[in-house]
Amino acid sequence: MTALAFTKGHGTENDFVLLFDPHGQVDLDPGLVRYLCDRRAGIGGDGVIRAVRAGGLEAGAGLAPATWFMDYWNADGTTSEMCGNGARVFGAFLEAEAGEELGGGTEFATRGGPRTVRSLGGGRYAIGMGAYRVGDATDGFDSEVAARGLEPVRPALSVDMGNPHHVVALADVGELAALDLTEAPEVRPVPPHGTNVEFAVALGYEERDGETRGRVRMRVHERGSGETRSCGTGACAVALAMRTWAGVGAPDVWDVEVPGGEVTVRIVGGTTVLEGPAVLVATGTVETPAG
Ligand SMILES: N[C@@H](CCC[C@H](N)C(=O)O)C(=O)O
Repeated sequence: MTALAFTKGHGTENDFVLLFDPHGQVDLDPGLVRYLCDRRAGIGGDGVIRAVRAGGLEAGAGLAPATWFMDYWNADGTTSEMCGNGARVFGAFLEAEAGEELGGGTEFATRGGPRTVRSLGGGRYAIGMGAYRVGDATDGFDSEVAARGLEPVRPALSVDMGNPHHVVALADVGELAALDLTEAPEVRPVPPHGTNVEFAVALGYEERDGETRGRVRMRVHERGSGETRSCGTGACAVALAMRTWAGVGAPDVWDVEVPGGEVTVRIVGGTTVLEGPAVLVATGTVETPAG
């Protein structure tokens, strides 16, 4: 048994076990991730985030050694290119553990490429989410999704946020509530690397702070974690799909309601910015099984 220091945190209730490992000394593997994320036998979380400096990574060549890398793992022990809510919690974790000053916006590395984190004060963070790509579809759809509790099969739009997403528009909040996401939705064509599936209901537009904002409510089934209470990359994918479907004149700012709270997505040219809270809940040590 080895004692491992951890922090537990969440962003709109998308929750993570965080490990501070600047020199790359923690031997993180799928088995250890599954153990840490186990809600009965471990700590519990939708994923694990390890904060490691590029200098402590074999794959860190090409990055300045002091650059922070967000090593993100899903609860099932797979890795992902990017996690938006995780990035905000990662920012709060870097402030707490490394004394990082994030007021000016700090670049960090992910498997999906460089991203930025900026503290907005009051426990809120803005993430520069990098480039996106909305599926090539003249009628707004490029795929189909089948899910339990939803009849018939629905058209969907793929959005690449560094990690893969498929967004489905539902008619009303009743349809959203009736969904059973205990099983993964089926997506056609089958995405080669799996996907995260968002179901979204448009709730209208409002004027606030001199800008037009869209409002939308979503639920998500995440690749590697199942249904979660929020997904930051998913919220960006939903905002982009909504704007695509709404056409000319649609807002660039979307308030996205998720089961665990609310985040805001700003579409800025070919990139998005995700704003929302991050909370560090607890710290401790966990005995990890040998091997
Ligand atoms: N919850 C995250 C996304 C985490 C990764 C995802 N499950 C995947 O496999 O791509 C977010 O907030 O973006």
